[in-house]
Amino acid sequence: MPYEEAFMELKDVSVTYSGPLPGQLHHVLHPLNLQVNEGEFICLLGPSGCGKTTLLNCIAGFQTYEGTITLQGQRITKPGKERGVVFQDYALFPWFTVEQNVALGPKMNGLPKAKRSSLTEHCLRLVGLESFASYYPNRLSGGMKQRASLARALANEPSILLMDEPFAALDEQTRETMQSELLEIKRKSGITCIFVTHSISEALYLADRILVLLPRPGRVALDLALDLPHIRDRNDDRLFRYQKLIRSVLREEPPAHGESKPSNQILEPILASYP
Ligand SMILES: Nc1ncnc2c1ncn2[C@@H]1O[C@H](COP(=O)(O)OP(=O)(O)OP(=O)(O)O)[C@@H](O)[C@H]1O
Repeated sequence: MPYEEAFMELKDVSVTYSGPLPGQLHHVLHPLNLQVNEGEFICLLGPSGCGKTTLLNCIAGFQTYEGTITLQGQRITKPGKERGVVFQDYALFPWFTVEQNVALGPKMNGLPKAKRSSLTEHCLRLVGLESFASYYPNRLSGGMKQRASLARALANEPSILLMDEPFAALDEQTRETMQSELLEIKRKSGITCIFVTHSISEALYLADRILVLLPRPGRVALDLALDLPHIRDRNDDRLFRYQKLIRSVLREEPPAHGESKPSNQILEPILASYP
């Protein structure tokens, strides 16, 4: 379908809840404007309560919001199969096997059986679970459950993957393995990803672009395009410099060089000022 706008565009998106007192409003998301390019890997990073999940849920269609969000020119008002969602707690159906969990979306979308089977097989192979297709979720490790959950999201052939702290419950080593595998899946499929995390190092390993959110009200304090190769060395010095910059934004310190707000244009001199 041809479309002229950005791949995804958020215009004046805000979320407000009523506070405990009459007339009191709680601005969870301050009006936010954002363009997402096709194939981009964006991490939403920030402290607890800054609105990361709320923003992701708006894009997923789970949350009502003010403003407009469009994906490939289509306005988002409810969940849709073109947006695959991966949750921290896997959300697998325990009474279905891995294969049945993955095949569920294609089945509900009315795909014929043969196409469904080949798609399910392809997605299981992509996440390395082809030998575990007949297992029930209770026989899988946390990492395997998250792989199954990822395969289930991919089986709907989405144009964007929305992930809410998918690896937060995993041990450090499994988490690093999953991060590398996710990048490999991303490389093979070219899919656009929006990934919520609390972890600066996770964001720096995965993202092409990091949006640092701050709370009260939830807002984007830094929109940082990373000038790093796709395959990253976790010990690369440049990661540490980005890390220092992000930490200073999270501490709400005034940025170096007297700039009121860091932007991509002025990041190079700012980064250079971090030893
Ligand atoms: N249904 C609701 N009613 C009122 N306030 C809500 C509701 N849902 C979320 N909030 C508030 O919105 C704010 C943002 O919550 P959100 O879960 O999006 O933050 P988060 O950055 O994802 O946090 P975490 O990292 O802890 O998951 C919080 O202050 C939360 O209390």
